Amino acid sequence: MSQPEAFGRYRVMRRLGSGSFATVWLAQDDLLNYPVAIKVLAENWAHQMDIQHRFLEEARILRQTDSTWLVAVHDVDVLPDGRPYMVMTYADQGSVADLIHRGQLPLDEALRLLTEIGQGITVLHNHGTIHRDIKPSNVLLQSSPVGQRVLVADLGFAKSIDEASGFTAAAGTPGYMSPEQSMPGGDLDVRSDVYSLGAVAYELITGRPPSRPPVRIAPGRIRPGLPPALDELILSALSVDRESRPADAKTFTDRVRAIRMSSDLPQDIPWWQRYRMPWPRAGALTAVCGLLALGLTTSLGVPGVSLSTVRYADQELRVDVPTAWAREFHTDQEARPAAAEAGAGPGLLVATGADEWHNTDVPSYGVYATVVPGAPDLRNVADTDPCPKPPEERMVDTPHWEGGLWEWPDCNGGAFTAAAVHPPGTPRTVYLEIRQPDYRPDLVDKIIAGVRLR
Ligand SMILES: Nc1ncnc2c1ncn2[C@@H]1O[C@H](COP(=O)(O)OP(=O)(O)OP(=O)(O)O)[C@@H](O)[C@H]1O
Repeated sequence: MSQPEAFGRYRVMRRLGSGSFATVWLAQDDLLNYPVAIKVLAENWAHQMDIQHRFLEEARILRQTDSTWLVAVHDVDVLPDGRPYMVMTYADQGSVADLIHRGQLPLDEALRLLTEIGQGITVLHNHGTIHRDIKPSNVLLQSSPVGQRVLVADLGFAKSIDEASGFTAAAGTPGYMSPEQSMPGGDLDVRSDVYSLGAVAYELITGRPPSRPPVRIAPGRIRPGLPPALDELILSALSVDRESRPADAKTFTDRVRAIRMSSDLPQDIPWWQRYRMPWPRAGALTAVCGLLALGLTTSLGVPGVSLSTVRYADQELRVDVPTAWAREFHTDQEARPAAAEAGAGPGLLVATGADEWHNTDVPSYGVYATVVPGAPDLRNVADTDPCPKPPEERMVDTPHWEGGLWEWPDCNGGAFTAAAVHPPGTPRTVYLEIRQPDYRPDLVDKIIAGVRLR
């Protein structure tokens, strides 16, 4: 296909690739000065109503879900010759398939990617949609201020959960699709996507997709030294009997996250040796040197993000903070009213802007931590509505920390987390607030794992 000059106001730069139904182009939005990816339905399909309907349905689902973990659709239109096109976020770092082909991924990175893919599929399941074609080439990567972000793409086979429980034509990609998907008329539910998540997990960890079902070779036999819980989780997701799989993407993802946070995860090549992070921004390191000179502790590298350890002697508290956020700090920052009422003293704030901390309408990224007596429930410590929309709740249950956290993945253009965690059996709680430019639950988990109370 020859390269067109433009689609509407979008100037075409080059072809990104073609799939069975469409071609995707990199284009420039000259008005907003931003690159976009434009997917155009192929000419031979453009006049088939069912294919056109599916194409628009994909665009609608992506528009309605509007999630950090899914490719976003900004617009749709029709070319003069009748071919519809959708304008999407440009994923500038290729796909997870490309990444796997480059060589074995460090385990921590494989699990980080898996968690983010699981988050994307969870958003779809919550929306009432089954993806039906999860595979590494349909998971794209985009650079973000905190590293690399996963964008689940290609919902060309997606189906609403209600429709999928009736008659469904066979669809998916062999090697990744569940046994029930290969049976025409098979009655599907979200557990088909759980099977595909298991297949993607298998490939992320071993470098190769699983055999056809039933899968009998555990990933640990190909890559020795994996935590047994990871082998069990992946094999259970790949069960032929869907009753034996995790119930949905969220259950699967929560288990991956718990395994990633457990202290016995073998450490292999740190991923920061393979990928350069776009930070630190100018000024951040100077600020950290300032902190060190004031008696706070050393900085260290942690896979994925450069973290600095900051100690608050008054509260015998140590927190790891992304170095790029360590521009300003306070050791006397007032807790929010709910935490203060629960007995929190002044806390430690390390952030890009201390004055803006309590106003989530104004960007400021960093970590706030303070100690609260006893082991109060999160409800008694955190404010219920620092951000619009209700929070997503998740439990923390690791050898070092127990408790819960509330997350607002989309809080006025950033993400906000409030957590109340305490060491098992210890009546002292750490109340934390984390504000990020992009929602990265793996970073939240790292920060919590790095907290120490003396
Ligand atoms: N938003 C995007 N940003 C960057 N590249 C993209 C984007 N969307 C798709 N691509 C790339 O364009 C190519 C075609 O994508 P498309 O989704 O049409 O098909 P596919 O997934 O390769 O194949 P099929 O639809 O047959 O499974 C792929 O190489 C894909 O990685």
